[in-house]
Amino acid sequence: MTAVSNIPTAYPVPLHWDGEALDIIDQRALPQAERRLRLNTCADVADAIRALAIRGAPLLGIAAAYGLVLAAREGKLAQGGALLRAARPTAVNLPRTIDRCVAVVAASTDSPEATLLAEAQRLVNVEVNASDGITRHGASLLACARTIMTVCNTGALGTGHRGTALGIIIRLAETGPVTAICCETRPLLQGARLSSWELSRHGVAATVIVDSAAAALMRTLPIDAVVVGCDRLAANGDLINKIGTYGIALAAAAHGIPFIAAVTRSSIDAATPSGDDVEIEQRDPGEVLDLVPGVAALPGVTALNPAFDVTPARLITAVVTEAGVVRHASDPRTARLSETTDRAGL
Ligand SMILES: CSC[C@@H](O)[C@@H](O)C(=O)COP(=O)(O)O
Repeated sequence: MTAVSNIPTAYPVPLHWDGEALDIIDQRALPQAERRLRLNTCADVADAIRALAIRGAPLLGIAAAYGLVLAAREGKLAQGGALLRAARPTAVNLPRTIDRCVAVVAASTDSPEATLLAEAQRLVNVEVNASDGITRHGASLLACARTIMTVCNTGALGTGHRGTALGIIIRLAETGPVTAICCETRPLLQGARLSSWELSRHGVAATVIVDSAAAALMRTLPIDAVVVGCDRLAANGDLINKIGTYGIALAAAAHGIPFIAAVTRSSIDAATPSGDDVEIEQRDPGEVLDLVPGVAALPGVTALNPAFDVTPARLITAVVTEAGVVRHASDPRTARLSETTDRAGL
């Protein structure tokens, strides 16, 4: 990105407009390789989004804005918008950015390409400020927490700046030792691959667990809080996030562990009444079956591969946005947020 502020270089820059094309880190190759791709067309951007080379709700919005710059250059703005919109259905950032870009072009007297480039840059700055605000408010809310569970990847790779949930953990680690329990996040392992990579760049202790160990470890480890990101927050407060989040929220409630949602305002969707009204992306069954050689070839065996789930608002202790923290008034777990423990990591 062009205008990332003076944060430490340990934060990766997942995409950047090089003046002609979109230069990205191919997130599929991490952590083994820091491979970069140059996306020259809007179709390239849509493909990269579909394939999860670019991912994370705020970054999807930014990528879509640059994708539209390329579409405008190709003279195919409407087709480009449709292509990007269809790339992934669940994060509200994608359609929101496309709708806004179309409206901004309609209202501008400049060329569509120049207008969209300025709009993409504005969106980068919005997300930079969102990351700054969320991590500041979140680190203050969780000042007493030392062992924190998280899901998927919600760091710089998903936002372009400090991040949301992972950014809070990294910021908290600036004040004392912190251990991040990273759910591996099947089937594409964003937690095991990407969050552990980001945390190690910052020197923050990361413990990767299989997703199915989350509840069991809440019984046995001193987990102070769970912090997750968001692809869409519905009007009733339901949280739509990476598959597995709902189960972890249920387990956290059963164990009295605070469950915090870190949500950029760009992912809040007041026009959608509840989580039940959100389209959940269903991905290729091969992403599940191909992990075990031979399974896909067995007769009669298939897979379900929903990429996201809905966590009802009642399971969420607090929502952190760049504007501040909203606590669930009747959630007794809010008291635990101000408990000081003497536990330093595991
Ligand atoms: C700050 S990123 C927030 C969410 O987009 C994140 O929690 C998530 O679920 C990402 O899913 P992904 O499928 O990797 O795009």
